[in-house]
Order: sequence, then structure tokens, then C-alpha cells
Amino acid sequence: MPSSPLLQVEEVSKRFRVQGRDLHAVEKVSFQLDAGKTMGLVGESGSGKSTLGRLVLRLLDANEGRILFDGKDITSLSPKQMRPLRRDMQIIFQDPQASMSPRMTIGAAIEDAMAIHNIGTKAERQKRVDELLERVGLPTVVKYAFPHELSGGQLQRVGIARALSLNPKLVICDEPISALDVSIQVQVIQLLQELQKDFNLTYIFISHNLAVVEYLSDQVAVLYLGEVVEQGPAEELFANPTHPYTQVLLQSILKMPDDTEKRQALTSIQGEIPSPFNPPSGCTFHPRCPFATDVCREKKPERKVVGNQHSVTCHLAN
Ligand SMILES: Nc1ncnc2c1ncn2[C@@H]1O[C@H](COP(=O)(O)OP(=O)(O)OP(=O)(O)O)[C@@H](O)[C@H]1O
Repeated sequence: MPSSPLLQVEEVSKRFRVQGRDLHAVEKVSFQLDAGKTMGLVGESGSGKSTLGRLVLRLLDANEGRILFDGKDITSLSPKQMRPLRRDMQIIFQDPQASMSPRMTIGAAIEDAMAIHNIGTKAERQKRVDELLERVGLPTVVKYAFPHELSGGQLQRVGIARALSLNPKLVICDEPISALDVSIQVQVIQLLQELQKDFNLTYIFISHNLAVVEYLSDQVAVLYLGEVVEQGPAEELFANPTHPYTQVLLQSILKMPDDTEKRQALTSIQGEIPSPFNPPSGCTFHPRCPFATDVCREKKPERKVVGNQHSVTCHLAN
């Protein structure tokens, strides 16, 4: 019998109440992710990527939909019921320093994560700190240092060690390399890849860097104004981006001659993302889409399958 995916997100929506108005941050998002695989989330700033990550971790409550982790519906679990599952789901942030106490040594910070979850004796935890630091490519003496004494790249390795200390199944990587120098970015990506293989980790990888998303992901979801406009296997989606918004995002790596009419229309796309308080009618991308027709302005598009597990929410896709 085939095993169920590690993560199932079903029609999940999140609205924030801001000054008496509803802000649509995530709208009816669905996807599945198998253990040991990576889901890349892409989209402009404000498209809902981080909110979706936080919904999956149950750091935020969804307004609608279901989230199943390891086959278990976690959507309505109380904080107390979530506690045993917390160690299975970890997050790595863009700025690891922000999540560390400036007065705690690196060793204490990693050990503390394990102590909170009652993992091992103090001696066992200290031994594990050494092993983890070595595993993420840092000398063990780093455990005596304070966060401000480390470089950005070293701190991100500490953030990874701290997440790993709990033996998680799922790790949400929220822009983990954006704040790092390019040479360091490559090292951290390689480390994340090695760790995934060694520990069968499942990643949700949020990044503005499309080349890295293409390189790391098995599946990709493209978000626009909180909605998934296109999703599918990374190889297929990057080779054959079908939604005009995906094509705009991937323009630099789009395999289409520069002089085609379509390419020129895409290049000319302008305008800002509309207000999430009052999303446009029909297809929310229509005000910026050079190919929009009346139906796009009036009717919400349904999800269409356009390839092997590749789907697009666009009236014009066939
Ligand atoms: N706690 C909150 N309260 C109110 N609005 C919020 C909150 N968190 C996020 N939002 C709003 O929800 C929408 C989605 O934000 P989110 O941070 O998830 O996007 P993102 O794609 O991760 O953006 P970025 O790439 O800039 O991190 C935005 O309009 C944002 O302003």
C-alpha cells in the first residue's frame, strides 16, 4: 500500500483582520509533499509564502481548510496537543540572530532547544551539541561564542544545527540564504542538501532566488496574492511555465526567443500587486496580465491540469 504524504495541505485560507478589514493572505491553497522531498514556494513579496509556512507549522490558525501531518489532522489541535509534534517541524529563518538570545552562548542555545523538549540528559545534550556543530561544518569551540561574535554564514549553520537537534521530519526554510554573501549561499545550500539526504528531511523552501528553487525543489508552487496560480514538478514547471505570472517571474530563464510577440508582452508587464484587502474580480492577476480577456475580469479561473501533476489556474491555459 502506498504511504500517505508527510504533509497534506487542503484548501487552506488565512485572513488577517486589520483595522476592521479582512486582508486575504492565503486563499484556498492545496498541496501534498512526500517525505524526503522539497517544495519550493515562490512569488513576489506579500504573496503569502511566509504565512503559508506558519500555517503549516500551526504558528498561525487557518480560517478554513485542513492540514494533515504524517496522516494526522493537526488543523484544530490545541497548543498542548501540538507540543509533541513541535519537534518534528522546525523552521530556519533568514535572520538566525533574531531568534537567538544575545546573552546565551551558541552551545547553550542549541542545548536549550533539546532541553525544552526533554531530550537526553545534560551530558548527552552537550555531546550532541558537539556532534551537531561538526555536522554543520563548524568547529566545536563555537559553542563558547555569543551570536554577535559569528558571521552571518556561521550563524545560519547554528540555526540549522539547532533545528536538527530535535530530529525534525519537516523543516521550513524561510529565505535561509537571502541575507548571505553569494559564496556562502552556495555552501549553505550544499549543506541543506546533504542534511536532507542524510536525515530524509522534508523541506518547504521559500526563496526569491528562482535559480536556487529550481535547483533544490522537487515540487514548486507559485503564489500570487495568496493564491497558488501554478504548481507542479519543478523540472516540468521550469521547462514549461504556463501561467503568465509564472512566465513573468521566470522571464530571465524562460526558454523563448526574445523577439516573439508573447515575450515582448510579458516584458512589458507593469503595475503593483493589488491590495490584498480588496483583490480584483475574476482572475486576481488580470489587471497586470497582457493577455487578459473579459472572462478573466469576470470569472474566477478553475485549476486546470496541463501536464503530469502540473496545474495552472488560468482561463487561457489549455
Ligand atoms: N500578522 C499579520 N497581520 C496582518 N497582516 C499580515 C500579517 N502577516 C502577514 N500579513 C500580510 O499578509 C500578506 C502575506 O504576507 P507574507 O509575509 O506571508 O508574504 P511573503 O510572500 O512571505 O512576503 P515576503 O517575501 O516579503 O516575506 C501580506 O499582505 C502581509 O502584509
